[in-house]
Amino acid sequence: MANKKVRVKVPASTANLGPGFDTLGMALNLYAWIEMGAADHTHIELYGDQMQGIPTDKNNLIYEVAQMVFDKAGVSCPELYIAMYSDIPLTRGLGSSASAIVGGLAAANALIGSPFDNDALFQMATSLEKHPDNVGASLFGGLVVAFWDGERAEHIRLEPSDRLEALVAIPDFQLATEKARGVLPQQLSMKDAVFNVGHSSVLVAALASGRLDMISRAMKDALHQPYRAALIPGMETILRDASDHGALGAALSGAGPTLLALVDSESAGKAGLERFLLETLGQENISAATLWLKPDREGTQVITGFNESSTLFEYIQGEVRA
Ligand SMILES: Nc1ncnc2c1ncn2[C@@H]1O[C@H](COP(=O)(O)OP(=O)(O)O)[C@@H](O)[C@H]1O
Ligand SMILES: N[C@@H](CCOP(=O)(O)O)C(=O)O
Repeated sequence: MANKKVRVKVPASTANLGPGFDTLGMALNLYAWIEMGAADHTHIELYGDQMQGIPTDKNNLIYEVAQMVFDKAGVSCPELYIAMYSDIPLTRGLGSSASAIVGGLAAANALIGSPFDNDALFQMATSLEKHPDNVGASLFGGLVVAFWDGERAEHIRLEPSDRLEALVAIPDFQLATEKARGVLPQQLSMKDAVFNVGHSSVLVAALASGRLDMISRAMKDALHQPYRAALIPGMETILRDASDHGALGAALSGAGPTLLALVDSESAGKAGLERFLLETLGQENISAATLWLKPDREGTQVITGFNESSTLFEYIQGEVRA
């Protein structure tokens, strides 16, 4: 083992941004931290309100992805100490599974002296998650435009505008990505395909060039949101009217149920937008928590120079206070 104990910090992500289904993702400043070390017997500690139901044995996703890295590197490390603290809500469309996968891969790689570069980690993460949007954003930070052909994933990272902010409304129910993918059709009309290619292309160009004025018209989708709407009451109204309440545009975050509104930080009327989201969901008897977030620009960070005698929890408290 090249290192005794490693720590990584991984951002949450919002995928699709409307029309960019499975291809567009943005990292958000909401984080999970993972600590990993070799041990005599496997021992997994989970901290934070978001960790209920996550296995603490060798069935844990982070343990499994770490073993994948060791196998690929030809290293044996069957027993691991893993600690994780996360502020990323589970199964809500903010990329918790992608963060766990990317964080587990990055921590395991750092533990054995980083034989793999970020592109190799991206390939592994995409083949596990089966779409590159969340894992790309969590790994590289910023905005990531990507595709996966089943063998290789390619990506381009874009720097988000300084003025871009995100308001998320996180409903109080879970929606597994698998279930929200299960309602999608097997085939699309040529008209809808052309609609999405056009909107996604203009959205990426608008985000890349800082044309925030174009976002509301470009952030429209005919590929997944219409089919998922029945799973998230209130979503159609929010997507249709958020721009009238001060948003640049709105979308289902990932596979949902979280709703995302992009906002120009220089615009007024933020409280009105928040009220609109909560009231619209409230009319459907859905309570939700709102968070104002910024794009994360760093992606996954391997933390160096930390005091090994401090616990992960103590370290995070220090970081949040700093
Ligand atoms: N820290 C973690 N450790 C282990 N498994 C995790 C962790 N975070 C997420 N997962 C797994 O990912 C699932 C959620 O993934 P998914 O349905 O894609 O929703 P999300 O939008 O949050 O990524 C959880 O039910 C759990 O199985
Ligand atoms: N492109 C995927 C994104 C799923 O994101 P998640 O955060 O809900 O896991 C999809 O739309 O299915």
